Amino acid sequence: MTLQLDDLRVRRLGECRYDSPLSEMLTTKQTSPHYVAEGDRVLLEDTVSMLAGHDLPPEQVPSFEAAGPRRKVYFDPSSVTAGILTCGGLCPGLNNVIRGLVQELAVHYKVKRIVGFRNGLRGLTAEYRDDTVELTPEHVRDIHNAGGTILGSSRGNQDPDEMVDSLVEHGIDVLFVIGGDGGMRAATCLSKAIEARGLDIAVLGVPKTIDNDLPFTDQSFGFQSAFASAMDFISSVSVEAAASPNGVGLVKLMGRHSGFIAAYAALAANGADIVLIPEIPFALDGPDGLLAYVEHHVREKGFVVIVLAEGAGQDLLDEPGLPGRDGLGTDASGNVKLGRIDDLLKQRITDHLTAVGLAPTMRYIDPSYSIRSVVANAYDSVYCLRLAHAAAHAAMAGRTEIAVARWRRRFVHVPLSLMTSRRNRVDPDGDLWMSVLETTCQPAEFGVPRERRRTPAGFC
Ligand SMILES: Nc1ncnc2c1ncn2[C@@H]1O[C@H](COP(=O)(O)OP(=O)(O)OP(=O)(O)O)[C@@H](O)[C@H]1O
Ligand SMILES: O=P(O)(O)OC[C@H]1O[C@](O)(CO)[C@@H](O)[C@@H]1O
Ligand SMILES: [Mg+2]
Repeated sequence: MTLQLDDLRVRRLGECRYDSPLSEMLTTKQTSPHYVAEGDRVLLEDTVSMLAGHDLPPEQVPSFEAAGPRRKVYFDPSSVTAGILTCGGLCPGLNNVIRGLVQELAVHYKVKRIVGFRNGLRGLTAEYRDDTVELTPEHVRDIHNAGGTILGSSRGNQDPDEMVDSLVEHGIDVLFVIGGDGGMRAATCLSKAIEARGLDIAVLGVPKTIDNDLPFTDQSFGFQSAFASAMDFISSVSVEAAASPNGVGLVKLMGRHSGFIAAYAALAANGADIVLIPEIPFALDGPDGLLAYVEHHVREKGFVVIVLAEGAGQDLLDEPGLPGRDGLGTDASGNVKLGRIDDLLKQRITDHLTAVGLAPTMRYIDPSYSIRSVVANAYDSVYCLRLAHAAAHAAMAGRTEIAVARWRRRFVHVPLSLMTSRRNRVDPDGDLWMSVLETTCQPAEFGVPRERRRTPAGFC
């Protein structure tokens, strides 16, 4: 799919007629290497060859609307009621985003009221809509010192019209949905239902996921804190494996469809011998298969350290006699439940090494929930705060059906339709995976039959 400038256009509720409380700060601002002025745009692509490929004048090249404060805003700030909710799996930095939103909206825009809906979209159902939290700067002052989310989160589908009724009942003018791909789809659904009823409510997404699988965002917030935490578990397992006879260290990390956490944590720990991710199929058996490589490694080095993303090798579970991934069903939000590739690997590696006289000492850790419940690190704290600022500005300027994101280090507005149009995945031909191969020295593939080979990745 080739993107055109029109695909990147942002929906607005209407003309901005009110002076922004930040307008004075903006009077002399111009685009610079560190600032994108109102009206200027941020390029989608960043290589000479990609730009040349368009053969278009600069103003027609695909580009995003820059985020940031506007001199004029759409809503009269003093009459605005804002709503905030967090949905999906936990992620470091959720509280930081909530805090940033509340502070920006209350202190600078002096909005009338900020309502927190509890437990994700469930908080917008008729049953739970009155169980809200009044969010004030005092209330959120210290929340960034804790992981999780003070608002709670949930999975599960809700009726869009029922949710719009809740927004109307609370007099919400702008709603911030802090969520992953599902949350962004839900926000889209809500926007459409709001538009169908002719209501003047802005819906803004703040993309969140430790899987880093949302597109058009350099890295999602909390991802860095999560993989930094995962790094410690890889280091622990490496120490254990190295000190054990025929040690096999195995760390299973989250990553349903995208192996970013596994790849980054392995690079950060710089001690993994094998990284297995959903994007790259692998074979267990045969001279080029994973088991032969593990055996070779244990013979040569005495131990082996494997970092495994939970979504890796799911097709191996379809083999006869194994549990199979089909039939495991979905979670409440419709996400397919994964098969236990970690169990299969533990069993097959143990059987194989035992059969060749290298009975292993298995050191296995699954730190999944530990790494996503940590407090945001310093980098993510800043990132969350700046995303929150961008989201507050966008909402007050009447932007709707968009997410705020950092793209090539600039903050931009991304239409929700794009945010949900594809999944961000590790590109097997990209430089991240090349770094993983350079660091681990593992082969590019573990003997994968032709019919299971990966398909080449493409950019948007
Ligand atoms: N297509 C959709 N339409 C409407 N709502 C959706 C859709 N997909 C997901 N949702 C809702 O969005 C909420 C969050 O979705 P989900 O549980 O998949 O987490 P997520 O936002 O993808 O976060 P993460 O991937 O980080 O766990 C859920 O309440 C879910 O029902
Ligand atoms: O157990 P839960 O809360 O459903 O979350 C698990 C999933 O959430 C994520 O962290 C984000 O979608 C996935 O990596 C993981 O599969
Ligand atoms: Mg998701």
